Amino acid sequence: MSDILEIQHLKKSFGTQQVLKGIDLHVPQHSIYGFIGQNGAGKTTTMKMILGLLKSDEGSIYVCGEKVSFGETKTNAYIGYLSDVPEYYGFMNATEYMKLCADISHMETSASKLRIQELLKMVGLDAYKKKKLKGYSRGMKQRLGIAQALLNEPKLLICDEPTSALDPIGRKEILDILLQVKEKTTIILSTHILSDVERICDHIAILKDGVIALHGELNELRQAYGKNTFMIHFQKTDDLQRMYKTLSTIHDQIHIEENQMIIQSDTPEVLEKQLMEKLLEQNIMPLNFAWQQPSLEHVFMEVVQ
Ligand SMILES: Nc1ncnc2c1ncn2[C@@H]1O[C@H](COP(=O)(O)OP(=O)(O)OP(=O)(O)O)[C@@H](O)[C@H]1O
Repeated sequence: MSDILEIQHLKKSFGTQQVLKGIDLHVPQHSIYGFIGQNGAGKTTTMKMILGLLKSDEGSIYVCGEKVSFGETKTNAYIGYLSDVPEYYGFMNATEYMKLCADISHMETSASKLRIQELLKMVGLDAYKKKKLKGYSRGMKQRLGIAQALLNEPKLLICDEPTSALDPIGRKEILDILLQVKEKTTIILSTHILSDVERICDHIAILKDGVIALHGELNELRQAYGKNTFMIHFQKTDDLQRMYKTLSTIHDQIHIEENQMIIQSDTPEVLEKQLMEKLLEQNIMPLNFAWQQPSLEHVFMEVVQ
């Protein structure tokens, strides 16, 4: 089995608002899958249906090859879930909380004790395991959320906007932990923060107007969308200005970002030759001169606009 999660033609309306108009999704094993959409696109609605907490109008969902049924928790045995702002009993410490979760899921005591220790260490909370949870920062609460979600060794870890409430350091910590976890589980990262996706995801799907507007391997999508973009990084602003003066008479798709010039063309071979000629003519040695990998933001804007 290569797909951990398969969604087929999923539809959902709330009253007259059709949020999902028939989405299809295949999440391969051991991928970190970025599920991207603007606020209100329907990401949480999709996650709730994967967890069997919300009834779909049409379509099917399979987790590890088993069909998800609304109101049943059978397939949730394969899933760990992390919400954007996890809530805890503030009077407990991390070890007590993890033990409670292990007891609820009927884990054997000696096995759970070891696993709890391992997980708290993995998320960097070993030194704080006796501290009351009401004293935890948001980042610490999120790290504990990951440890708890991994307790039952899930095949699929669903993270619904896990970094949205965190500062840059907290975000980096969470993303680094998710990267570590990738060896053992498949991860869906539902988010609108493109830089997070760019940092850790290998596959993406963009949800837009109730359908999957784009999906696939991030590197392949970048290449497909970035074929005709060339970037020149200049040593001096003067060099950039001289080149701009020459090129702007023959190209209209030139963007300037600090000392960089980004040029798009429908005829890349011609552009490449022209650029080399002009640089030589002007006697300019650039710092860098290359076909550009477009950012995910670039891909996203092309799809969304
Ligand atoms: N129970 C509900 N009743 C009515 N409308 C709902 C319900 N749940 C969600 N919606 C609507 O469905 C749309 C999608 O909501 P959802 O929470 O799935 O979006 P999202 O992509 O997760 O957004 P965000 O990034 O803001 O969390 C929104 O317009 C929301 O108002």
